[in-house]
Amino acid sequence: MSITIALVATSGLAFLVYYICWCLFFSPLSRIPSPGILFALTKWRLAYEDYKGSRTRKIYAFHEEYGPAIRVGPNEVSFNSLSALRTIYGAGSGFERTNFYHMFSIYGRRNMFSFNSVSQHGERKKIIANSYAKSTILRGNNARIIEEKVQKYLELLEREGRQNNIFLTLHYFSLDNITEFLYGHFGKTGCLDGVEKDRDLLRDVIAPGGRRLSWFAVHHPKLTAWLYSRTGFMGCIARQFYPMQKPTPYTGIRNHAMAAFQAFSKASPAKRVEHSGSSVISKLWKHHISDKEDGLDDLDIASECADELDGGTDTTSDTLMFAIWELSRPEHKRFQQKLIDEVQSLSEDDANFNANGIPRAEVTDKLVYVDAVIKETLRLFAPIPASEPRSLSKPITIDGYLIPANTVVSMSPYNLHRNARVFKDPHTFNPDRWVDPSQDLAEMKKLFWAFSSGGRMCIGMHLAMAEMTTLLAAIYRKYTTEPRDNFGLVSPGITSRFEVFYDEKCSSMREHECQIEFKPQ
Ligand code: HEM
Repeated sequence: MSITIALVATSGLAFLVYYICWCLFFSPLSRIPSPGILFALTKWRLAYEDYKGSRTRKIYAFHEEYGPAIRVGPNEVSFNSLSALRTIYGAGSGFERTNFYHMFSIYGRRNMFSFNSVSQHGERKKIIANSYAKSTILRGNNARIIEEKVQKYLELLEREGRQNNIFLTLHYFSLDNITEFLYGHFGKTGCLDGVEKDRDLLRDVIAPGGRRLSWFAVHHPKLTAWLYSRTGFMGCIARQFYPMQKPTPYTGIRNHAMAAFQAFSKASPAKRVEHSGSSVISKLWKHHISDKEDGLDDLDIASECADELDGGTDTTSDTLMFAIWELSRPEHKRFQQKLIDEVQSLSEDDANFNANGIPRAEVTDKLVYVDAVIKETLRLFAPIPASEPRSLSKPITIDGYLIPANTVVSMSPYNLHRNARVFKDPHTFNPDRWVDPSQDLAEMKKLFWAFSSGGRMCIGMHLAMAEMTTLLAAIYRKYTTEPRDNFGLVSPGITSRFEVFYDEKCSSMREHECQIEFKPQ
C-alpha cells in the first residue's frame, strides 16, 4: 500500500516538475514576456483578474511595461500591434472564435456570435448580411424606424422630463429600434411610449450580480449550466450556490425574443409579410427547415434573433450615453458647441428632414463632426472594450513569435485605442483629433477597432451608427445638455462581461446611471 502511495506521489511530483519546466522553458510561448510566473503556469491567474473585474486594465498595464506581445496564460497570448491585428483579425485569416463565445449561445443553440467555425458562421452571415448593409439601413423602412424612434425620444424628454437618467432612456431607444428591426410588429417594444412591461425587460440587464454570473459562465460553464437547470428539491439546493439569483441578466429580453419568434411563426404568410416584411426574422424564415432540407429550425432562428437583440441594445445605448455625458461636461462645452453649429447648419428642406422635422438618417450619416464625436466616444468608451479571443488550428508566426496550433490569442480595443504614439494624449476626450489635419488620420483609423475587423466584424455597425448619428443630430438641434446630480465630476459606468468601464480620470463612478439635463436652445 505504502509503495503504491509513494509511486503515485513520485509520478505526480515528476509530472508537476515536467509541467513547470515545459511551461517556463520549453514551450514555444516561453520566449514571450510574461508578467509573472503564475501567468505562465496557470490560466487561473488571469481568471483571478477576471474575477476582480480588472482584466482589461491589467493587460493594458502589462503591454505598457512588457511590449506588444505578452503571455497571459500557459496557452494564451495578448498582442497589441497593427501587424498582429492584420494577422489575427484580417479578412480570411482563418482564425476562429474560441469556446469563450459559447456563453452567447441562446436556447442551447449557436448563432452568428457564438459559432466557432469560419464555415458555419459564413453560411449564417450570408442569410442576413444584406439586412445590415449600409444601403439597406439608411433607406426605406429601416430609416423610417430609426427616425421614428428619434422623434419618440424627443417626445419622451418633453413628456417625462428633461432631467433624466439617460442610461435608462437611451436603453429604451436602442431596445425599441432593434426589436422592430428584428421582428417588425411581432416583437417591437414601446419603451419610449411608456409601455411599462417593455421597460421592465431592462430591469434584469442592470441588476448587480451579472458580472459574477458571466465569470462563472466563462470559467465554469458546465457547473453553471448544471446549477441553473436543476429543478424541484435539487433546484432548492442548487439555488444556494447560484452565482446570481434569478432573474439572471437578459432573462426578460430572451423571453420577449422567444414570444416574438412564436408570434411570427404562428402568423399566416400574408400577415408575416404585412407586419414584418423587411425584418431580419423574415429573412431567416426564408431558410426555415420547412422550405429547405438543410435549413434552420425554430430554435436556430429564435437564437439568432435573440442574440442580435442582445448585441444591438447595450452597445448602442452605452455609446450614446458616454457621448452625451462627455459633451455635457463643463470643460467640453466647446465640443458641444461645434456639434450644435454643425447640426444647425443643415438647411430646413425635405432633403434634410422628414415630414416630422427629424433629420434624415442618410443626411446625419455624412455629418463630419457628429462622426468625430462618435469615433472619439468609441475610442475611449468602446462598449466591448475587452479581449476578443481567437485560435487557429495550425502553427503561425505573429510578431516574430511562433504560436503553436490552438493557442488562444487576443487583442482589445481598450489597448489599441490608447496607443500614445498614434493618439496624442490618449486618455483625453478630444473629438477634434478626428478632424485635425495635423494628426495622422490614416494611422488613427487603422487602430480604431471598436467594431472589430475581418469576417467577424460587427454586423450591426451601420445600424448602430445610423441610430447614433440621427439621435445626436436631433438632440443637439433642439437642446443643449448639462450634467446634473454631480455627474460633472462622477463618471457613469457600464458593464461589459465581467468588468465595469468608466472614465478613470474621475474620482468616483456610478454604474448604470448618468443624470443629464436637456435645456431648450
Ligand atoms: C456601438 C455599437 C456597437 C459596437 C461598438 C459593437 C461592437 C462589436 C464588436 C467589437 C464585435 C466583435 C466582438 C468579438 O469578436 O468579441 C461585434 C460583433 C457583433 N455585433 Fe456588434 N457592436 C455594436 C452594435 C451592434 C448592433 C446594433 C447589433 C445588432 C444586430 C450588433 C450585432 C453584432 C453581432 C451579431 C456580432 C457578431 C458578428 C459576427 O460574428 O459575424 N452589434 N460587435
